[in-house]
Amino acid sequence: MGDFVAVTRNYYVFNRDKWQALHGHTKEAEISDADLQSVKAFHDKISLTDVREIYWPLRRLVYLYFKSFRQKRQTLAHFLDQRVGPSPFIIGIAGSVAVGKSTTARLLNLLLKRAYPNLRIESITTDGFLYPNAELTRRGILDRKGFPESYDMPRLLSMLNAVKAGAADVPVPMYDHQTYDVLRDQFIHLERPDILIVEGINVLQLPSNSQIYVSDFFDFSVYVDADPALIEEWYLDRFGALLDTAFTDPDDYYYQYAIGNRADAFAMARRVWHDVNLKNLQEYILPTRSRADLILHKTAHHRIDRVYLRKY
Ligand SMILES: Nc1ncnc2c1ncn2[C@@H]1O[C@H](COP(=O)(O)OP(=O)(O)O)[C@@H](O)[C@H]1O
Ligand SMILES: CC(C)(COP(=O)(O)O)[C@@H](O)C(=O)NCCC(=O)O
Repeated sequence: MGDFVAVTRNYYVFNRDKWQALHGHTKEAEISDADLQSVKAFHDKISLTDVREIYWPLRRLVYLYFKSFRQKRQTLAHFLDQRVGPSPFIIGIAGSVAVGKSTTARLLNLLLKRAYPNLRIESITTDGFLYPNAELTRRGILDRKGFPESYDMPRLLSMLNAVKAGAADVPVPMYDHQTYDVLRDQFIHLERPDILIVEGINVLQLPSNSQIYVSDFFDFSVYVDADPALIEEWYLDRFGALLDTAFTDPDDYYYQYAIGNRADAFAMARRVWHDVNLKNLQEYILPTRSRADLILHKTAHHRIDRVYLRKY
């Protein structure tokens, strides 16, 4: 916690009460009970209180920043005295494996879509840019999955470049947790989004051999933060859920664990957490926290208890 206190000098710090007061004045008109029900159905464990108290102000902040981003593009066009092409507002979401990045990304995506149906809002994850398991094995780094060297960073950067430049159809590779590998033939096709959410453990990292960083493409970034002991619990919960869905499918990566001894499977997952994901968090992910525009700090049961907003 020590270094975090120092970092807060660059951030406004909010408890829930202070943060939720920043929702603006239009929330009743924008979100109905039916919308909230659909958020709940979409992920049955998300607390609706969090949606109201944390995500409404967040959505408003993102929208205000998005508007000023658009204004800046117009200013550029005015200065150049010529049209400038469309370019998306890109939001990065960083944090540990299993801290809840995808859930945060999906919720923000849904709330933005509900509030601004005329905007094209899309989401991707960087795990599609992991090298396939065969390649990780060839390089002898299968047990380093998630570490900086396990990602094809040049490919990720060139994809972001194309999207930011307004390219018409940008294919983005996908990762599948159930097979534990990159999908060979499936891609998300980005069609000139107005807002793009990019989620991944590595989005705020600065690889030493690169002149350009992933974060150079971001107009706003979020770090999802929590005590590593809690994240381990969430990792193990998710592992349990993956086991529960693996029983019927021998192609599932978790099948062998699902049909074997459950206690042994959990002992293996605990080892992977400790030797791989916790190590990655401490060495490569946590050091990027102080680069985020916004930090969502979670406590038990995924409850967000504090929000940090960058001052400058
Ligand atoms: N706000 C939330 N409320 C309840 N459960 C959550 C929430 N966010 C994440 N989870 C659960 O925590 C686990 C990890 O979340 P996930 O979004 O998959 O993490 P990440 O994308 O960071 O790896 C999952 O089992 C997910 O269901
Ligand atoms: C693919 C990942 C690097 C990405 O993590 P995510 O943020 O999607 O949970 C991670 O889920 C992973 O597989 N880590 C390697 C060690 C493990 O099996 O958990």
